[in-house]
Amino acid sequence: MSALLNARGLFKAYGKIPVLRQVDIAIAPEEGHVVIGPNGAGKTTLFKVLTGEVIADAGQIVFRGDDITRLPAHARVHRGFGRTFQVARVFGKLTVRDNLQLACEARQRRANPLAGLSAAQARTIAAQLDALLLETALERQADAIAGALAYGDRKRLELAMVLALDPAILFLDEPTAGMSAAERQATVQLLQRVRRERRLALLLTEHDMDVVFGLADRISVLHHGELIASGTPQQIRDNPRVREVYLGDEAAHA
Ligand SMILES: Nc1ncnc2c1ncn2[C@@H]1O[C@H](COP(=O)(O)OP(=O)(O)OP(=O)(O)O)[C@@H](O)[C@H]1O
Repeated sequence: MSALLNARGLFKAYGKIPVLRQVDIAIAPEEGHVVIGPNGAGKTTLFKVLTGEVIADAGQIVFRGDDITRLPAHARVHRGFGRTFQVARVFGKLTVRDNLQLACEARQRRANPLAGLSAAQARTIAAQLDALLLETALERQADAIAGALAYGDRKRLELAMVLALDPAILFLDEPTAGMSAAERQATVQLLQRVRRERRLALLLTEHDMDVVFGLADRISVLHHGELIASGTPQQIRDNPRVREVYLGDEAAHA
């Protein structure tokens, strides 16, 4: 199957210090792909380069057959990118419902951002909003102020807002950071269900090995900005170099 997203030879330096060195990564449609590596390996930088927050110094990124290497982040969102952050980005003073209303309106206004909404579009938004509340189990919190939500609920709201834009690929930067074991497990289940039902590709960074092995069809390993391995979870578990620099004995028992 041809790749949904195919990046080749990505290079990025901050000043004179290279942070990504000739990184290749390919994501198939509907694939769950996890990038792992020690702190400072370049995972977040790789995310930023792929999503367009930072433009690579060299290399090429192709999405659905189009070269998007130099497109800014918002243009990549228009083409089907969705992204969540380590610290959830929601409008803290608005209710859950109003946050989702804004996200659903943004999708409806994509073709013409300045046009008013028709009655038919308003009905579509209301239906989408209810479906998103259900999908992310936020119905009971619909009228709560987003800034007062519990941590896991806030992360689910951020996910719902990204899903409102109907992405083809979701980028999740440490989606379970700061969560309890129970919240992590619930997040993995939610992401698996959303991915299956929406036929989404996922690309995530993660430190928790239960989450990594719970969501990955393939894993890529970064070390000092270099991709040292990419393969199935079993191939990564069995890779001596990966065990040496990152997994240690942990994965053997995962
Ligand atoms: N804007 C920046 N300017 C200069 N150096 C940076 C910048 N962003 C990141 N770095 C450096 O680049 C290297 C890679 O950082 P990055 O955040 O991509 O790593 P990471 O693998 O995501 O780490 P972590 O697991 O701790 O989040 C680090 O040495 C970091 O200090």
